[in-house]
Amino acid sequence: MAVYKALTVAGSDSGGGAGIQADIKTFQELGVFGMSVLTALTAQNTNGVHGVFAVPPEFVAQQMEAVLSDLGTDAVKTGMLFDSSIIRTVADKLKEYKVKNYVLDPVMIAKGGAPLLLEEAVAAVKEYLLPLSTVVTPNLPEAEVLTGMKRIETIEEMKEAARILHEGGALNVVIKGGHGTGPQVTDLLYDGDTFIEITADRFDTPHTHGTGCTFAAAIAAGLAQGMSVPDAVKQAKAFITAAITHPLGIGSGHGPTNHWAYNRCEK
Ligand SMILES: Nc1ncnc2c1ncn2[C@@H]1O[C@H](COP(=O)(O)OP(=O)(O)O)[C@@H](O)[C@H]1O
Ligand SMILES: Cc1ncc(COP(=O)(O)O)c(N)n1
Repeated sequence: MAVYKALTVAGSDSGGGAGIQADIKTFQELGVFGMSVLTALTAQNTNGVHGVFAVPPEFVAQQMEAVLSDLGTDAVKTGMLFDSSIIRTVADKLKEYKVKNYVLDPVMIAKGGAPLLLEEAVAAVKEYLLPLSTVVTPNLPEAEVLTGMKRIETIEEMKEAARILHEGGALNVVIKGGHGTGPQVTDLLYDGDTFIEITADRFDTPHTHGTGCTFAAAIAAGLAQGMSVPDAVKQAKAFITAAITHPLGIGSGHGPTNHWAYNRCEK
């Protein structure tokens, strides 16, 4: 039996709904062996981020070295990277180990409003990570920050943002539509040539903590198993739609999604 592996480089969410914990659960559900490099610890629950403890870049490098020099990986997903020194460290290791199948989730702000990426680090994401990425997965506010566009709401504006990020070096761009309005949520995939709209009904729920992390981890899991980018993105959309539409209802705030729904709940 072939064993496919995926590595997440991200922050820990003590509440278990986002970050490293969401990624590992997603890898496991999609049949991929999950590994993790921690960039920061957060004291976090469904009400928000109560504290952040960044890991020194030297120790981020040591973790990446340990995993990549021994186990290797079929895909890497990055999430919360916090500051520019961690970003440079991660970029150096991705290059050193010639990582293929790199999914960049440019996590900036938690749903409760806490910054998970310092402002000084935005330029480093564009300079060091975007050109290495197989797929970049910004939500609408992140796409605005990365492109400098004032407003991204319509499909035409999403297409323009995707073009800019593709020119910035990403091989494929997925602009996620979760922060939009309307009865449907459309994610737009662009490979530099063709646009594919992937749409689902918008589910009315406050329990969307960790949706972006889960979606990007699911893309990485698909790529690790040798899927094409469009197939991996479509599978990821089905995975996150199932996770959102079968909420667990735990915690008193913005609760986590249901990572076992895709495999174990009625569609
Ligand atoms: N209310 C919702 N109903 C259905 N799908 C959603 C909903 N909110 C987000 N999604 C999906 O979840 C994924 C993450 O989207 P988004 O919320 O935009 O990202 P982020 O978590 O990074 O802010 C996307 O695939 C998006 O289409
Ligand atoms: C450690 C960590 N990483 C990422 C997120 C973003 O979560 P979301 O996927 O809801 O944007 C988070 N809240 N905490």
